[in-house]
Amino acid sequence: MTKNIIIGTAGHVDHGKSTLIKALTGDETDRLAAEKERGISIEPGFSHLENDKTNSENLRLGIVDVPGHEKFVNKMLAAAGGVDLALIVIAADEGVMPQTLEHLAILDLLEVEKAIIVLTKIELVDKEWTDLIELDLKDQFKGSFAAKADIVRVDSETGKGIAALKDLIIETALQMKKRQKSEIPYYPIDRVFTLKGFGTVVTGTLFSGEIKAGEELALYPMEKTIKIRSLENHGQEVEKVEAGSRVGINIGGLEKSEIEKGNIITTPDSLLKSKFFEAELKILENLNFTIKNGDSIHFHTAALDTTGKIYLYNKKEAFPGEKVYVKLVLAEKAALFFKQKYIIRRFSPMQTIGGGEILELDPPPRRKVSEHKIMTDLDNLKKADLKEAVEIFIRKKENSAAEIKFLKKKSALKNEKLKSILDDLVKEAKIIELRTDKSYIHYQDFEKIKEDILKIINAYHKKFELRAGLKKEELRSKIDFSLNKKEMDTMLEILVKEKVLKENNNLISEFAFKISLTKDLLAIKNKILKLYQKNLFNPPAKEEIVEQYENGASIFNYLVDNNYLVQINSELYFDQEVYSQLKIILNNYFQKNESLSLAEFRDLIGSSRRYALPLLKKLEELKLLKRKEDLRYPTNKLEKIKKSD
Ligand SMILES: Nc1nc2c(ncn2[C@@H]2O[C@H](COP(=O)(O)OP(=O)(O)OP(=O)(O)O)[C@@H](O)[C@H]2O)c(=O)[nH]1
Repeated sequence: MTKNIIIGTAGHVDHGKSTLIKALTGDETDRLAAEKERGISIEPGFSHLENDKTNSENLRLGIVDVPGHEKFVNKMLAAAGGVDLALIVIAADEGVMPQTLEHLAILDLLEVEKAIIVLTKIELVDKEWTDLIELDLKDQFKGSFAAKADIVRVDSETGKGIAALKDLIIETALQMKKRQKSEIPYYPIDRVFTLKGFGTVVTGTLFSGEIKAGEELALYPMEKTIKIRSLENHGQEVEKVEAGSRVGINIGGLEKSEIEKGNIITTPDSLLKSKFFEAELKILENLNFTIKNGDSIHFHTAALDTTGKIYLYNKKEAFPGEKVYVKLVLAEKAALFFKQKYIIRRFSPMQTIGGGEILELDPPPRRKVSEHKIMTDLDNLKKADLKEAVEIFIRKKENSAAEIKFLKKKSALKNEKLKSILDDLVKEAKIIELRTDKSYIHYQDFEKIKEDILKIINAYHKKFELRAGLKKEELRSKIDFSLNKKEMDTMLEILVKEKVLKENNNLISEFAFKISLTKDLLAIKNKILKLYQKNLFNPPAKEEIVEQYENGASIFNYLVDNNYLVQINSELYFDQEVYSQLKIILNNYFQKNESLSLAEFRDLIGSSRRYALPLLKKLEELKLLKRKEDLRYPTNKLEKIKKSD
């Protein structure tokens, strides 16, 4: 198993970052003519470190060498996002300078795992001076992630201390965490160019997951399908690359002009694209200005460098050293992931303001929500691990079930990982699966819907004392939560199982609900039933009954809901027992006859065409009879009835 670690330089201009990388690897990272001419780095340079130890331990160390000039902090930022181990370079003759501290603050905000402090140019000064510089830097680095970092003294021109530094880098890398490769690939592009004979080539650091040659992935935020033609890592063509590698990709299907720095390569349909998100913002302590609601900013994350505006919650102004929750509105759509680190810089003059973690991607409109609630929500997300976050995403859907497609994008998780989290949440009774592998609701919402359903049903029972219950569809349209038909079915199934509700004849009632007829109503009911029983296949019309008796409509519904009467069409009803007889009559008939005409049927049941035709239609609908031209024939279903009888 290979462990991939990205080493990144950091430090003030001219403090010896590129010279140090050359001394460590033999590679010249300042390759642009302008860089050579001016003696400064403009674009990040890339290399890798190898020796016997890395080969035997399967350690792959990629190197990103960043520019130190204050004008190019944006370029430093584009490369720093993927760094695991920072080499903070300080020239012994100058000591800590402004960009040393700005880079340190950025690495701190990006939560880079580890740092080694390298004091360069030691041959230019005497030892006592270097001791003083070291004391000063320890003082200035207090409270940062590099406060306890190892400090190494080197001179890259003479090679002094380089071998020891190389050993320390390898030892440190061996002890560091391996990146998760089980996540979806997240590959921010930091360079695009055309290579003669190859076509479009991009480079970047693979933040997570793995990429294989030949696979089809997507370019975000445009969501264009791309083909991974070939992959290159540490100067060699490879079949597969894992998280934490510097990777060159030869892309099929797109021109150089269709790709921009900061675009992301990932699995299709896996990320949310949005201009809006909510985040935690840690404001640097040593700023000489405050942040105001609506300030314009430069936004940096991974290799993306864009502009936007910042909105504060609950306040008009935020101060240096404060930690606040903010909403950011970008100038363009970006494809980000939950808990991704970002940095913002002042619009003008450019200066790092702070940064933190992205918490809510594409937040819902917040007009009706109190700012206090938003802050509590964001606080919960900040503290949440992935499982808790998925639970929060489901709970926050509030008015509808959370689809798995939505959860996948919201969490940027691979299918299998998300499914196992959802299964765990179901087992812990935190969420309920309403459609298998498709949609979920939070238990809190389940309770709310249950309450709502009971309220609607009880009101219905009160209003229609003689009705057995409500139709599912009617109930679904009345609840204050948007569920589709299948989701509502599952919801009702659970409530029936819990003995909260019961279902009878497709009608939903409260579990304990029973119709009790008064003596008068009972007498009317019996009278009506008798009429139907007496008239066999020539029953009275519904309208007639409804008009004739007091409470006729209610009692009629009662007789239908409770299966005393069987409905044939809107006007025609038969007594249940009479209707059951029909099947026996038909079975007997087909023992002696092959087919049945309308006239024969009419005579068979002693009725008229007016009743016989709708009845035949109903029997066809129930697939008890089938029709061929003008004749009806028995189906297997009717035969079965015969056998079971
Ligand atoms: N004597 C001595 N000179 C050094 C050492 N490291 C760098 N230099 C010199 O310092 C100058 C700047 O070095 P670079 O490596 O270009 O500095 P950098 O930090 O990469 O500069 P930027 O990337 O532009 O920020 C060069 O002239 C180097 O030759 C060192 O350890 N000893």
